[in-house]
Amino acid sequence: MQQSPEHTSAPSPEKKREVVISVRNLEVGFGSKTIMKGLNLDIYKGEILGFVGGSGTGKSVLTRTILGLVQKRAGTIEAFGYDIDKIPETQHRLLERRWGVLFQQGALFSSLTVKQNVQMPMREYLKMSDRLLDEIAMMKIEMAGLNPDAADKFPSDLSGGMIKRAALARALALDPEIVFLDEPTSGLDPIGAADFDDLIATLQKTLGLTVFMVTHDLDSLYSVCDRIAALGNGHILAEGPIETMLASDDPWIRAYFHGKRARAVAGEPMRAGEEEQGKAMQTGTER
Ligand SMILES: Nc1ncnc2c1ncn2[C@@H]1O[C@H](COP(=O)(O)OP(=O)(O)OP(=O)(O)O)[C@@H](O)[C@H]1O
Repeated sequence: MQQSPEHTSAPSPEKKREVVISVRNLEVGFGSKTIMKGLNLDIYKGEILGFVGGSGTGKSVLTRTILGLVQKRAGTIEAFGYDIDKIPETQHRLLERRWGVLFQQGALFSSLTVKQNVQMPMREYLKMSDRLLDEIAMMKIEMAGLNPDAADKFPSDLSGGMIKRAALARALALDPEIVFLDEPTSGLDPIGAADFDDLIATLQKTLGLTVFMVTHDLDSLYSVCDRIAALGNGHILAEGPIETMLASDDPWIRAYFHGKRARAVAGEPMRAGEEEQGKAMQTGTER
């Protein structure tokens, strides 16, 4: 199924904004399974874009495809104006320095301390003295809201919230322009999740960061996201500010934003049968 014209990610002329990542007609699949087809998405400079979709629809796969970790079957991906398929490996390495990633569960190296984890990308991409590596790592650890004494702890000694912050410190290691966060508040209690949202919003404002955040957390979507894009049936069902989501007629989006666990908002209540219809659409597309 192709996207309708209003979901083609083309910014209207009156609000032309700098695009950091541009995805066009993307097709990704594994074996006989197609995960996405004809997917278009732009991520604008300085925004926090929340990315939602039912379990297994392909949110992580899209993130990993943008990062070059999953091969696409068709389509183009531009990062910072460069078609990632048309640049040499050396330039791709330079692009990789311009983004940071927080994977689901943090993906920290268990045998390394927090400080050593944060230093990993710096050691890989930059040449600097151990003293400078230490200073910068401590700065990132602090920026991520951790106490300095967390630096010498191992991941197994950290709480879930601390692991997320340590992973964020590592994502910030190379002073990225954009960070990809895969479910950053999952597993955190509501207070920890709200604190993490505040941290993301502060970093966006103070560093001018662009944030792409895969999330199931409605509170994050309401409180920190400038725009939201919803994935379903292999393409973007709708994108825009929260008001666009609340006004959408798409069954999955209605089930998500107006369903039982949705916030009490001034939106239309669910119509009979819609919740079941939305649930039925939760899984990814199989072609
Ligand atoms: N390497 C792979 N090989 C085969 N199938 C894969 C691979 N990676 C992901 N998939 C499949 O792609 C689909 C999308 O997975 P993905 O992890 O992107 O979903 P998601 O939307 O992030 O889900 P969740 O919200 O549960 O994390 C799933 O059916 C998954 O099994």
